[in-house]
Amino acid sequence: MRPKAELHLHIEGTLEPELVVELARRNRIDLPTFDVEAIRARYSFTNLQSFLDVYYENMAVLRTEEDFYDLAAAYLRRAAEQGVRHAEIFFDPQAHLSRGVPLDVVFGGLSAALKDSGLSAALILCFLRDRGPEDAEQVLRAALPYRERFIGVGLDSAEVGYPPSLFRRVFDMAAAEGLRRVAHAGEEGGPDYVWEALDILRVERVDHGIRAMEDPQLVARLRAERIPLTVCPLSNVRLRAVPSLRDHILPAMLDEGLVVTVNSDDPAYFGGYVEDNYVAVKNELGMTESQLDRIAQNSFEASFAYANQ
Ligand SMILES: Nc1ncnc2[nH]cnc12
Ligand SMILES: [Zn+2]
Repeated sequence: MRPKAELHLHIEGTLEPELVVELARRNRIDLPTFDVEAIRARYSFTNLQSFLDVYYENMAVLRTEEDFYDLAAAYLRRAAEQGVRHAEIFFDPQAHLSRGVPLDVVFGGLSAALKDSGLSAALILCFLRDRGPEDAEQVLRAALPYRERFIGVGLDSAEVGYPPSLFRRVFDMAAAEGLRRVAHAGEEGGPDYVWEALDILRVERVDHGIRAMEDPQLVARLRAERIPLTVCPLSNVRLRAVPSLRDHILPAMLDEGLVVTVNSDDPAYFGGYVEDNYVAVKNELGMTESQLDRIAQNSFEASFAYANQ
């Protein structure tokens, strides 16, 4: 199995149904069902929002530092089995703060799991774009006392209707703190969202970015500046951003000379961890070993914090 870095992974998206049930029991939280297969049976999505509804609902079981620790430790174990040598991990603090879970609990559990794993890994704090820019600024200010525990900021959640330009000020604040910058763009939103992420948020990587391929000038810019794109093939199929894996534009992105990487996004929901994504694009898209080697090499080059140990 090829060594690789994973650069687009939401830790809350690694919450497997088995862990949902375990944490609900531990925290005495009532669930509509405690049947793991019944929970998994709900994971059939029609678009990004239909997934986000379930994703936020399941997070109700994450309450204590131990819960966040167990979540991240389970991901890091599986990632190591999938050939991951370095992971840059998104987390969504607003989704926890709004349920009354303090930042200290979230950072405490996640950072301890990363440290204890012995793997090369770092955290990226994501703003939920559908909560708006003021909320994002408030959470960044609240997170600054933990500045040493995260390497950058990102932008995720419902894309269409929440363009990157809304978040100019908070990304400027992040840049002034020396934080790295990424944003989801061009997943459901069009190429204009990717332009704004580059020009206004000054992002250093684009998460997804598949719709950038609709705009040749944008493709030329991404190629010229070697801006990496963190593509998530199984996610795109499950959220119906593409009709099927056989229709995925990944090989064309690579042929265009873009710095593409392959990642899992929310593996507990989309039917595969990162190596499963590599295997799926090999089987369904006929990608060659040398193309996959290129993608794996890109993943290390595109990382912010990989320390070749
Ligand atoms: N694929 C995705 N797009 C936007 N927000 C997300 N949050 C978790 N996964 C996401
Ligand atoms: Zn994502």
